[in-house]
Amino acid sequence: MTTVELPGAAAAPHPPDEDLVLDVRDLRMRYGSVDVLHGVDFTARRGEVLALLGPNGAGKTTTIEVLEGFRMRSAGEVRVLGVDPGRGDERWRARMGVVLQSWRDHGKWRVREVLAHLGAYYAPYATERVRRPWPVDDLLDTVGLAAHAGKRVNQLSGGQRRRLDVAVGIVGRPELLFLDEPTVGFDPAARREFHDLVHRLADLDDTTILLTTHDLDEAEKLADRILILAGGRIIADGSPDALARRVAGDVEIRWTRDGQRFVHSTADATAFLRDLLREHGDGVQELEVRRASLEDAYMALVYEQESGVRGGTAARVWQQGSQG
Ligand SMILES: Nc1ncnc2c1ncn2[C@@H]1O[C@H](COP(=O)(O)OP(=O)(O)OP(=O)(O)O)[C@@H](O)[C@H]1O
Repeated sequence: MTTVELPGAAAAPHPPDEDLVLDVRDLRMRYGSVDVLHGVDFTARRGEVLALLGPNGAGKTTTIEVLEGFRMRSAGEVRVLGVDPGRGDERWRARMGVVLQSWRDHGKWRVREVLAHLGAYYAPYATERVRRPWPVDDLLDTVGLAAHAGKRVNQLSGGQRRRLDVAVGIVGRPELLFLDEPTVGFDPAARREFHDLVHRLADLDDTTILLTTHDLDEAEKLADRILILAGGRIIADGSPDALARRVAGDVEIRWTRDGQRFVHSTADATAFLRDLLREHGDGVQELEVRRASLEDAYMALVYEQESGVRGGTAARVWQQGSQG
């Protein structure tokens, strides 16, 4: 059967895209007479982890506050879980979780009480697909606070306090989670546990996560996509790998053979290594493969934006950096 388009027939409206969790177009923000955001564009889909990076004062917190509905934008189209955040109701808000840089309430409450109390708020918003809230004992285990459940909040260490912040952010089993510098004050073990938790939320619960961090190593470990905000716009949007490739396409390979050192640059490391190992096998020692890191890419792209110099400067900055 062939489909015939009738002249004048109205096109069927597109069904809302359930997987499009964040849709930000030409977002602008002005404080007094100062423009902070000049037209920010990006999207995020269900289950994606995005890291929003940028220099101090670039507007990361402002962007997140607009998306959370805590701050009204000056202009632009924004949809968060299909809703304009300026008009979001309680049901919409219950589908989001927020971990702010810091909050100081509830100092005299006990950890378990805080989570039970805040969790109860989400119970009316449970759906068939999402059971709300997260049972307190499970949640305490998940964030590593089971041993501190009976402590008052003001008796927690800085890192334990941050774990509680994270627990408060996810107690409602959010579909979308905002994390503003989530791991400040974490020790290395707590940081790793937190990274596991983020992966678990994204992979098993399909939670979409937007986080800000100044820790590029963390961004690289956690994010499917990196957004770099500088000069009031998103100047880069892609996987950590893709961004690194953007500033330096070639990979540097080093090895030794019979005590002699070799260095080779290539765009196709896999093919080169296959040939090298086929030819010299066990003779190849001390093999190292180095690509520009996310940090190299970040420094180069932000430098390019701030200096206004374009066209390959980013790659040169990386090459200079990598010679050290
Ligand atoms: N309420 C406000 N009134 C006026 N200016 C503001 C206000 N909030 C933020 N700003 C300014 O807007 C700019 C962006 O601030 P924002 O906090 O969004 O940046 P950020 O990228 O989160 O920075 P950081 O990495 O330092 O946390 C800064 O220049 C800041 O001084």
